[in-house]
Amino acid sequence: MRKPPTPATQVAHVLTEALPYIQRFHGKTLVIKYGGNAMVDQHLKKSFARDIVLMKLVGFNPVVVHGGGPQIGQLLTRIGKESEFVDGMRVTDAETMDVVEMVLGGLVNKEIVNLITAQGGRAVGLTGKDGGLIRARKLHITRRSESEQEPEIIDIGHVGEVDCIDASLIDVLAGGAFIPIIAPIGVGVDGRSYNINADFVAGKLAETLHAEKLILLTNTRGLLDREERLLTGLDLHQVERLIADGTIHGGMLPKIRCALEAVANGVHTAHIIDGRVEHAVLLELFTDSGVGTLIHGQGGAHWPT
Ligand SMILES: Nc1ncnc2c1ncn2[C@@H]1O[C@H](COP(=O)(O)OP(=O)(O)O)[C@@H](O)[C@H]1O
Ligand SMILES: CC(=O)N[C@@H](CCC(=O)OP(=O)(O)O)C(=O)O
Repeated sequence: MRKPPTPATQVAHVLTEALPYIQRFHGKTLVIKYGGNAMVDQHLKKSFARDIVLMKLVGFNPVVVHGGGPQIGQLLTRIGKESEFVDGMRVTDAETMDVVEMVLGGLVNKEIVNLITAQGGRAVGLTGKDGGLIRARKLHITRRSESEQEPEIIDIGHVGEVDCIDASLIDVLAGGAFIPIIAPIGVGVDGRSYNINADFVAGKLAETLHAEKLILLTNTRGLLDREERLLTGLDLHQVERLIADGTIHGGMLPKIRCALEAVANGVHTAHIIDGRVEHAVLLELFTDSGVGTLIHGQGGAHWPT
């Protein structure tokens, strides 16, 4: 007769249940965007760091891109400056750009490196300036009102979009035992620093690295409708309607946009998940249903320009 399972046998069951997922993602690149709003408390930060270290140890190739919007906002408040956003992008004058570099390239980046190192991982912190990783160009936001013929161009300062990515440094690091931790700051051909929304950097990096998954960790359960129900598996046209009627707004705009672009350009799936849930990344990777909002390839659909 079979003996009842001991706690040790139960642990062994959990481990073997993870086996198919470990096989599926072994050697695959997974780009994880760690949003500033998901960096809630020390306990959750530690659980995130443990997930990343575990992924690396079982043979996945995690690459972390982090945000830090709320942390930038806090420092700006301390120096008496208000944060202003247009379409989810921070209006960035020269002084704000200095703060962005200090907070993202310094405080937040090194905190994540430290957290992962404390869990036994070998994290290396970079900004897009290191190794010529992210070439940026100035982002122009256009608005077309019904009465005007020509679209209005809104200047939001030192805000960039990704022009191109040279991932050779990432390949060198990830090919070794290192975990790259990337702050979303790019450099223009003019040598100037550009503040880039971290979702866009994560999306473009996932495309360049031919990542299996792009996982965006944020502070909601995923993409929600007006009744706060979780939406998943939407196509481009459904998303466009949700933007037009204002259901998708603010910080969710760059997230959904980069997820759609990434899957249209070869990333297998993109996921918007709740970083406030302990071990959210592992739950996404090691369960069939996953968590949060899934966005998958739609036969080459492109975001309208
Ligand atoms: N339809 C939507 N579903 C979920 N969140 C939304 C939606 N529209 C706007 N949001 C906002 O987007 C925010 C997430 O974006 P953001 O604040 O930039 O987070 P992060 O720091 O993780 O990038 C949510 O907290 C929510 O306020
Ligand atoms: C242009 C722009 O908006 N840049 C962002 C960069 C940080 C970021 O994206 O942080 P989250 O992922 O935490 O929102 C900002 O200045 O807030």
